[in-house]
Amino acid sequence: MNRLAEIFSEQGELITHDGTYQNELETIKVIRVLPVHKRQRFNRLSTQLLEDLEQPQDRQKCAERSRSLREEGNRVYKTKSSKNNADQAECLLSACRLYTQAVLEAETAFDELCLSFANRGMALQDYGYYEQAYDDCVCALEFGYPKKLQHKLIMRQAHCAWKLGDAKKLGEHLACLEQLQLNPSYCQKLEELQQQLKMLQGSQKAESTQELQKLTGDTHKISMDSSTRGRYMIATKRLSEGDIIFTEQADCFVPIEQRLICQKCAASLLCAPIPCPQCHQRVVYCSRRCRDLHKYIHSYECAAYRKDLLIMLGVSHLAMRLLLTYLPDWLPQLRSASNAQELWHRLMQMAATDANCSPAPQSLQSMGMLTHLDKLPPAELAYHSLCANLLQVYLFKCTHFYDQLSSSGSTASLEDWHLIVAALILRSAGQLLVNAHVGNAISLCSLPANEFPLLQPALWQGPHHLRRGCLHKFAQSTLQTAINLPYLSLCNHACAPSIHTRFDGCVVSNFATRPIEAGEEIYNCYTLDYRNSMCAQRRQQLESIYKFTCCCDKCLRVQPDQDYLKFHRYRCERTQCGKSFVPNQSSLSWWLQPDGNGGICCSACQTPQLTTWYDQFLALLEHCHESEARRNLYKAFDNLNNWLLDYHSLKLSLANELIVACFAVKEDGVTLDDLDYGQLARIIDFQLAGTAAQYGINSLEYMTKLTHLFDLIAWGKHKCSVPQLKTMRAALNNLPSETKVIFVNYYNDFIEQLCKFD
Ligand SMILES: C[S@@+](CC[C@H](N)C(=O)[O-])C[C@H]1O[C@@H](n2cnc3c(N)ncnc32)[C@H](O)[C@@H]1O
Repeated sequence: MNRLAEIFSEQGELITHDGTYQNELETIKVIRVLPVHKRQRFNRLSTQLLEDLEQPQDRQKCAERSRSLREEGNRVYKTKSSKNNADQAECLLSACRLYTQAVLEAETAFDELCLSFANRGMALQDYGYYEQAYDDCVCALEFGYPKKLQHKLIMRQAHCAWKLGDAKKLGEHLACLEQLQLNPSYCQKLEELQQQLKMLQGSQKAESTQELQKLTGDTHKISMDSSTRGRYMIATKRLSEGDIIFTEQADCFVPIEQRLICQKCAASLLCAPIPCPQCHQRVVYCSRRCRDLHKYIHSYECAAYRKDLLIMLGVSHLAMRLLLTYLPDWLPQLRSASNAQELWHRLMQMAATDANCSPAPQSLQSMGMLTHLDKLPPAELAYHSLCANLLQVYLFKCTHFYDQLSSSGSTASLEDWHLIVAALILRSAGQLLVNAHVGNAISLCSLPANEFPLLQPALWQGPHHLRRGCLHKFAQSTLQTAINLPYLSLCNHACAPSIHTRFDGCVVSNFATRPIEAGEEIYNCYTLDYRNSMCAQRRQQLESIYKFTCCCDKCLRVQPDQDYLKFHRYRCERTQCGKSFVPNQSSLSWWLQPDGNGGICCSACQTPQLTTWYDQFLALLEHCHESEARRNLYKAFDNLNNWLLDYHSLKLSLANELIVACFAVKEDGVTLDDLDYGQLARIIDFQLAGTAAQYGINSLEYMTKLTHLFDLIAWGKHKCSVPQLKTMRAALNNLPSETKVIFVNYYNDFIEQLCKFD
């Protein structure tokens, strides 16, 4: 990162902006029309940086690391025959995990890569992940699996095809095997599968055609205001709380902080990640299908991943992805433009037509998104321009992206295209600064970045079926994607939003958070909402990033912070006072500050608060493994009620620490008794009610807190009534599909039958 900052600083000194902003093309021109000596220096700096960032692969080392992991996997795999069913599942998953590491480490050592895929396919098949096992066989063949052993893989593919009920594929693989000389045991397997094929063919049903979800219904329309509010969304009929308003599937997203999620569909729970072997384990896919669908985009990003360039460039990475995705579609319409000016003019015309055609393709919706680049401070504008320029140089020097521009029949010169490519990246970056969204998902707590949740042997008893008591491991929601959703971006901001957005990978559904009348505006919230932030804090963010002053109902109230401060009320420790108070704003979260108790004072009598109750609580937490300390801890938790009012954020945070600590000591082998479980259930209930007040019961935050209660129920240590149970089951429908499967399986495996007899 320092290297990038150095280069940008030196490049920044070479260019002089006159301070006026016209558009992205003119801004980029300033860089590209420097006097010759400056221009040469400027370009050398970009080229040098791209060369310096190259990280060569040591194929031999990759092969050694991969082989050793695969051999370890083989050792583990072989022990399965001596195990009972449960241990066998654990052993298979351990092997899958090791083979996965071997697949990742192999990189371009293809001899090793194909063997690791083949072995992982075998373990995945035994475990019951047939789709992934099938894909692994194809990958092994693709990367050069030895010809004389290929019949093994074809047999495995046939087996998986049978398990997946795919008669067509099964038939093809069997036809291929019938041509080969097989040993008796393989001949027998072949006969068995031939029988299965006959049965499968007999029972084939007509394939159901999947209905595509409607992007927009008749719930709303887009209106336009000539003021700074611009376009906005209004309801066209009365909507009830929970009604779906619209769904949108993003064409473009990028993983945040280079998370290893599927680059095509944003699936985050992978059991058989398929990496790109070229870019140092930076990019993975959940399936071959996703890998193939993303091949075109990745062909232009691969070298940048290999150099670790993209992680340095923040929003410009997503901006480049928009360019890579959309520019090829626009080329036919740009053919007649003979210079940069004409190209830009044509592109801006296309962006403007979007407003009149509904619904426009996502490419044009994206082109038409609002930007505030004209209002950016000069240093920020210069930074984004340099990022755009660097990516343009990268695309030209390190990829074949420009081939399609020259072969498109365009009469514009190469220099014109340099300008346009950089200007489009700058434009998208500017748009994304005010329009990009961040997608979240439930994730496994404290898992290293290169590990995969579905491959943790201690957690699973079968594919997508957790072991009893393991759901709380998913008590975490994480930001996963920076995602472009141009339709959702048409919603203006209010601090109490009327929509709730649910991310399911790159499919995003928006629901009414409360009843919305016909004709009422539908609002999103760009910041933390009014319950989770101070008005001044939001205002500052909205003014600096989004360039407007919020005048929503919540901000215009006499006491705009009343809902947030509800989570920060104390009772004064001085007996003579005993009043409830909210401390000074700067010390609202004093316990998170590095100097610890920087001191809060009662705002009524100015008495400094000793907060010994807090220190006592933390001291007891340290001894949570001792039964006596836990009893005192529950009392100390109740004692907090004297000083922390309502759903105080500190009390909610301490509730969480207590719950997490008790679950951790149980995992370490400490026996909790009925009193422990009773107290824990009570504290979890408090936490759930507080989380519902802060974030709502449809939030992922709420779902993650529910995991602890589900585990108590699954252990038979807590019972709840049938209506409560029904509510919890219904809440699972709010989950993204990949976690919903896991939570619903858990509910069916461990909870439903326990509570039937209530
Ligand atoms: C994500 S866009 C929303 C759609 C935008 N109105 C448009 O025409 O494309 C965000 C921008 O809309 C404007 N905006 C959003 N909410 C607003 C509000 N409550 N009051 C005034 N302007 C708002 C601001 O210019 C903000 O930067």
